[in-house]
Amino acid sequence: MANEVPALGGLPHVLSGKVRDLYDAGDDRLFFVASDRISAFDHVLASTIPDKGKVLTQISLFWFDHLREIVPNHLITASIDSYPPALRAYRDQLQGRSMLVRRARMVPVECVARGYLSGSGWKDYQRDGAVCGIKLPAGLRESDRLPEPIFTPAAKNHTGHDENIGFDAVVAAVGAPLAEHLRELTLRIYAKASEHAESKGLILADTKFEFGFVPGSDLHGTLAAHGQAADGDVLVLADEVLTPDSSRYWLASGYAPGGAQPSFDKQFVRDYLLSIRWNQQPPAPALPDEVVAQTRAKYLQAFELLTGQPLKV
Ligand SMILES: CCOC(=O)Cn1cc(-c2ncnc(N)c2C#N)cn1
Repeated sequence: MANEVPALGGLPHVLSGKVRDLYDAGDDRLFFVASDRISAFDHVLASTIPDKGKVLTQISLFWFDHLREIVPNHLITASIDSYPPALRAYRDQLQGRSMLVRRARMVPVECVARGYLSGSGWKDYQRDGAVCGIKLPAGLRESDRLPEPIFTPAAKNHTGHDENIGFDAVVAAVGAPLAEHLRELTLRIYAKASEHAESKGLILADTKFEFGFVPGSDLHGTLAAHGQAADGDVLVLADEVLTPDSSRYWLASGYAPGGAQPSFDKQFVRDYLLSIRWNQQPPAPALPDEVVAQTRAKYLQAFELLTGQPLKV
């Protein structure tokens, strides 16, 4: 079937997620554009949130830099002047919400770290007293902080919810050495990120990372120490990183375990959708201007809290 999403500046469209569009930039490079689309209850809504794509892109760029001593990443550049010339004609459309990245051989596992019991982790705990085969103490409440952060991988499911899997399934998929490296690296990144978030008054309850391998020579030789594969490829952090779309952020001042916590960024949207008793079937409804404005303000606030800077819009 012909690709419905047009090419961008001659770059063929590769795929689209709920929020981001991915293009082939040639020479083993990919190009991400983050839209202002917002999803809730697994549906992309009819309304967009102005500047949301810029916030998410800039948060990923902030974390790529903040984590650079721990893990290399797939970023080439987010500067339009360094993009392929044909893209520069789209400066206004791309400014602040796009990035050129290295094409990686992606690891087929969603690497999730959880410091708190929420979402599918809470559901699995209620059923099994464990998450991804990791036994947890009895009597934990929803949103309780875990005794220590845990690695709770998921199988990539491009249509619906990712399925939580055990560590043995990761070993089966990628082998024990890489599985252990992914677990250690995921938890190390989570520890550094959650410490930073807490210093800014935010709880990073959980987050999902995606990793991939790029040729070692592509990374200016600066990273031989990190996850070097036998064939010289280097493991890099890819996809979006520690954004409100890939993570659960809660306001520490309002934290109250024993139930679901308000989502830092999407609570206004969720409350509105619950208030109109939407049956969560398409077409997803539009949002009132006030909810759009409040949600935009939350994204700008998230960026400012995490980075200490106001977003340049
Ligand atoms: C558009 C929304 O979906 C995704 O981004 C998921 N995805 C990532 C890749 C990928 N593939 C090769 N190299 C990379 N550097 C990446 C990255 N990031 C493919 N799908």
